[in-house]
Amino acid sequence: MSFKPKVALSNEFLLQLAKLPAKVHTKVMKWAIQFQADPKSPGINYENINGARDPNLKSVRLDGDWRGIVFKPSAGDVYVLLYVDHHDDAYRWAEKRKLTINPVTGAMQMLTVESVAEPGPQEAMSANDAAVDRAEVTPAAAAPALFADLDDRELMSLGVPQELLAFVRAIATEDELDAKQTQLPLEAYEGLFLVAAGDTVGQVLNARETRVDKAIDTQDFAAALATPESQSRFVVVSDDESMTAILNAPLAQWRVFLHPTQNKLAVGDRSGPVRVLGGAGTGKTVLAMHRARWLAENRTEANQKVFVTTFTRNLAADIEQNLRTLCSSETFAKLEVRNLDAWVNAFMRSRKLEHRIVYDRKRDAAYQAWQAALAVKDSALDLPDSFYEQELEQVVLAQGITTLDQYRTARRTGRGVILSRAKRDAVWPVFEEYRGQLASRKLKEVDDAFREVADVLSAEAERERESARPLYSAIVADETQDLGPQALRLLRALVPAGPNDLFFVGDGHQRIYSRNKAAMSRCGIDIRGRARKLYLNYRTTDEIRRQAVALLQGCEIDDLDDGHDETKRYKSLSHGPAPSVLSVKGIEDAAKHAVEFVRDWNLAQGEGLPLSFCVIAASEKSRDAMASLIQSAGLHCIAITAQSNHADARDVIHLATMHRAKGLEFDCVIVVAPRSYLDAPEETETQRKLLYVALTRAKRGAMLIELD
Ligand SMILES: Nc1ncnc2c1ncn2[C@@H]1O[C@H](COP(=O)(O)OP(=O)(O)OP(=O)(O)O)[C@@H](O)[C@H]1O
Repeated sequence: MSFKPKVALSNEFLLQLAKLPAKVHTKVMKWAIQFQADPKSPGINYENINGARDPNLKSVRLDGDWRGIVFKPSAGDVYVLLYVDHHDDAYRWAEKRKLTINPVTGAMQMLTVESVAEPGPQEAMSANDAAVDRAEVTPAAAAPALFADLDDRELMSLGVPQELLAFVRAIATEDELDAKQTQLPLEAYEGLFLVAAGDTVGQVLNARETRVDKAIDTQDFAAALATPESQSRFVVVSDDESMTAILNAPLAQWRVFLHPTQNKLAVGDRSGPVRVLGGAGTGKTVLAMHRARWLAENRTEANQKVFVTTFTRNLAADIEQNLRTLCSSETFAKLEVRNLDAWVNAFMRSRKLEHRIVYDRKRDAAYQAWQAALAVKDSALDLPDSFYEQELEQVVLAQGITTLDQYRTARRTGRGVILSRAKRDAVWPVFEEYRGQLASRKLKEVDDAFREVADVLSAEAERERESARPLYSAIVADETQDLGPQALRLLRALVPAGPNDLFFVGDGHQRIYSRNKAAMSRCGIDIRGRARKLYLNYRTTDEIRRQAVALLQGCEIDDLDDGHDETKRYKSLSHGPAPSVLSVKGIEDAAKHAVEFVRDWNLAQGEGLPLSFCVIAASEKSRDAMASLIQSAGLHCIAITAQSNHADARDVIHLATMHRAKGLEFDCVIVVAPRSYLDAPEETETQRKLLYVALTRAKRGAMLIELD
């Protein structure tokens, strides 16, 4: 019997491919497709590379002086396309590379030779020997090293390649670790910074759901390719169709190479609701999309769907668009992507519930209803109108309180003013009146709509128990931090409790609709044992990430449940200049600096791919003022509004409000905010979160302008 050889591509090969001139790109793609079909074809001449550290790396001629670098181990039928470049550059690249298998995790890892110590005694050790007296094999351990308490086997279990043990042992500070990040495999860097932040190796491995007790064959590259760590950088391609799809979108790495934690959470069964936290840019949306695809492909019957939801319409539209490219049409047909408000509106229409939903109490009929309600307030209490509005949102609507009795015993944590029973009795008529006024106008507050729809669904489920298959097999929710308690209760009511029922991703640092703070456990959602976190920011440089995180110092950040979240375990994979922070007197000055920033970045970019820019402002008014000033300086501007979709055009300056910029990304952003946004943290939590969201939209460069 003959088996087809295993052919894989590396993420670096695809990044290189994207840089090739168009004509060469097409030829290399054609060649790669043929290569995938038959890597043993006599037409492919594998040449040895003189001076290569790894004898398994070969060069192949692609076109003219373009060369491919292929990993072709002597044992096993494995071929990995690693790199493509001009002859000399490709050879130089290959001379410095080495592919090995981590003897503890079994992952295939690429090393750069500069980081690898000269072959020493430890390279000859077996994994089980690795824990022997370290002082004998790694003299560097004598230094006051950051990881002195870890033995070799522990370091390797975190992902450190055996060849880099001495390199890692020499690290004395977290800054040094960060400086060496690019020379370490992603899982090794992540594992090490988690330990430096205070986690034990056991905690890191548990959170990764990684077992390190299996015997590893360090020559079995076919088996090594199957680990989630290997799959974060190599993809096995088994047919022309998937090869063509990958080659056609070489920069859409998120579709193919998942972080090992994204990978583990995206596939496989979970016994109940899962909650995944992660700072901005850690790949939560990417994970949510891959999870939705897996659920649709594997756990969804023909007449069911996976409901993929989020808070805003624009984000739902972006997710839908991306899922269309990620999934086959058959799988896509099993997905329903919609923001929750739109879903509730459609549900109410389908059930002939004719109320309209109030989104803005300051307008039209809802305004009249609220004013009529305030007219019945007890003036003896001397409470301002703003108190009633906040009490309505944060207590009455959030908790779904519909009677005075419920209100008397309601939790009012964090509300500041203490209300005695007598005062609660005196306050309540305002809320009762408001609901009555809304009802007479056929209106409903959005939280009340969520609550009532949840009640309808629960009653239906009770009646139809066992007889009907639920409409949704599972729910996947993005931006969970912006879903309030009634929204979460509704999602809970939409699918029966059970395996794979609910999958939430979110980030408390990005809650910009503050009325929607919710604790999952108090909404019937039990995530115990299924709470996970993503730590690596794929979007933003570490310099911008640090600046954004610094803005939140002193703010209380929750974990979407009853606990706290933190930013100590959060790093970026790329680096660049630190963002500039300036303070200016007026919007004209702000626009002048913005124009200079754009020109400087464009100048530095030169002939490279044009950069995308976005000016992110606190309000529509300042967005439009910036637009007209920048436009008059000769740069073409386009506002991204609530109605308009985000276009990826690169020859214009985009402008958006902070709320609208949520979920988007650009090469560079210029954030313009009133100085008051940076007043005392305890008074500016929402504003600082808006700044955090805005700054973390940047991939490469950022400027923060404080406006007097
Ligand atoms: N495994 C991956 N490989 C490569 N790129 C990735 C990966 N995961 C995510 N990304 C990229 O990182 C960026 C951020 O991803 P994503 O939007 O999913 O993060 P997020 O955590 O939802 O961010 P935010 O909370 O800021 O909206 C995107 O450009 C995405 O394509």
